[in-house]
Amino acid sequence: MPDKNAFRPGQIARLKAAAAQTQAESAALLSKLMATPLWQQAQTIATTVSSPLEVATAPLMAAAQKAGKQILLARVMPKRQMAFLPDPGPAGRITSKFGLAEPPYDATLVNQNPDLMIVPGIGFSLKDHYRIGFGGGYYDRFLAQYAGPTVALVPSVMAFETPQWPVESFDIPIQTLIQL
Ligand SMILES: Nc1nc2c(c(=O)[nH]1)N(C=O)[C@@H](CNc1ccc(C(=O)N[C@@H](CCC(=O)O)C(=O)O)cc1)CN2
Ligand SMILES: Nc1ncnc2c1ncn2[C@@H]1O[C@H](COP(=O)(O)OP(=O)(O)OP(=O)(O)O)[C@@H](O)[C@H]1O
Repeated sequence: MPDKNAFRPGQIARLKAAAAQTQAESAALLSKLMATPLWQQAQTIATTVSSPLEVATAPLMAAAQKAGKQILLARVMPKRQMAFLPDPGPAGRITSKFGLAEPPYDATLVNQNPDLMIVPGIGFSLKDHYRIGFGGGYYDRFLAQYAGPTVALVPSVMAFETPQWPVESFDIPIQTLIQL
């Protein structure tokens, strides 16, 4: 099996070293996203609650709310599945065993078909739009059965000309990469 695990530790160290810069770049990435028809035409937008190493998603959620759009947040489910549920707001989220803030599960509220899916990652290839994430395979599985538009916000530390990790048969390219 190709070894993405060989790439992750060094890249996570780079993300830590660049964390302040990634946070500083978040506003410009959000502005560029908001200028796209993808954003403007989406009524429901799926994202995650970001960690300090990732592009900040709180401003994105605030902008969506202000524009009358609904934010759906990922919740990790058994068998490496994800469910997307409406954001209950900071006070309504619960922290998973992985330390991620997530909406509580409610089968009646699940929406697996948002108008726009914002996909997190730790590295993106500008040439072919492949991504690598933290390694759970959650998005690879989810995107295999999601037909809607996908976008990733790519801070400079996550941008690579070509994949510096092995691309595998199940990896699904992201349709739109937003860069500075
Ligand atoms: N902010 C944010 N939320 C997100 C993601 C993300 O990349 N960023 N995800 C993107 O996919 C999903 C969660 N991804 C995860 C990826 C890896 C592990 C993980 O490796 N957990 C264990 C090991 C688990 C195991 O191997 O059994 C660990 O931390 O040790 C957990 C969650 C959904 N939410
Ligand atoms: N569609 C799929 N069906 C079954 N298993 C899959 C699928 N996609 C990925 N996997 C498995 O998931 C594991 C993790 O995949 P990978 O290393 O690409 O994660 P990642 O994309 O970095 O993580 P994430 O998507 O959670 O951010 C791999 O061992 C892979 O075999």
